[in-house]
Amino acid sequence: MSLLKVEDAVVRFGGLTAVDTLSFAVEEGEIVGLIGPNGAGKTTSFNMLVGLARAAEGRITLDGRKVVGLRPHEIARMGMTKTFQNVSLFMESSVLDNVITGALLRGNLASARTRARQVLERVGLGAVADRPAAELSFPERARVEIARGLATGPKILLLDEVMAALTPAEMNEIIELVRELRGEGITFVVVEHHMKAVMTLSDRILVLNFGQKIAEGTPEAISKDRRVIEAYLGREWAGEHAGETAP
Ligand SMILES: Nc1ncnc2c1ncn2[C@@H]1O[C@H](COP(=O)(O)OP(=O)(O)OP(=O)(O)O)[C@@H](O)[C@H]1O
Repeated sequence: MSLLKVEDAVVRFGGLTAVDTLSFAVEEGEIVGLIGPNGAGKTTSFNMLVGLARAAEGRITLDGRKVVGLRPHEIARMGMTKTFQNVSLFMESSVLDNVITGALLRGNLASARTRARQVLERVGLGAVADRPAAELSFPERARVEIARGLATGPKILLLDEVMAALTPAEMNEIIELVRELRGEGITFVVVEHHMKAVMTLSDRILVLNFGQKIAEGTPEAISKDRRVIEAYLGREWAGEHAGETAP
């Protein structure tokens, strides 16, 4: 049984169909990339999975249990949560307090504080736990976002552009961290505009365009897929990066 299964899901905003009869599955231990042009429906798909946008049609199951209709905290308790696009930390709060907000899902304040410290140690931010989030560098902020997600105790963590403001070297460090966390039993779905990063990190890639899945496959296959090149990557990319999927 797949960890996450989405079947014919539809999300509408008035007359606009942002997610259109979308079906895919994610197996335990996978890192799956979700790519597509601006407005393709990536963030809406994530919001639908975690209960922030309502699927008007279709079925979504996590570990075989129905997700549609549940509230975000109920879905998070089942083990699926997401980070927020463009890193949305409480800047005046401490790094620790930011992560406690995630950990409170699983316990009282005292246990959440202990758990948040453990998670911060795990992502390499133990030394800055008591600093205001505003003082952190962009790569540190990306780690706090991941830590906040981890603090909820996820089986599957959806990363929404956590690498957006990073240099290639900083991205590689985050890629390394995500791979280690996968080794520790967490499954990931990753939205990222930086192609090299998402292709390096992902086992498998789903491509969205106008809310529909237009392709699915290994990074290598996706980078050569004619529909994907036309809808998203562009001919220039295909020419420059022919055969290349890693930095
Ligand atoms: N709350 C909303 N109300 C109305 N329309 C929305 C809402 N959120 C998203 N949309 C629309 O739904 C479509 C999908 O948007 P979404 O943000 O999911 O795309 P995306 O692939 O994440 O884009 P980006 O790469 O720019 O983040 C777009 O046409 C967008 O304008």
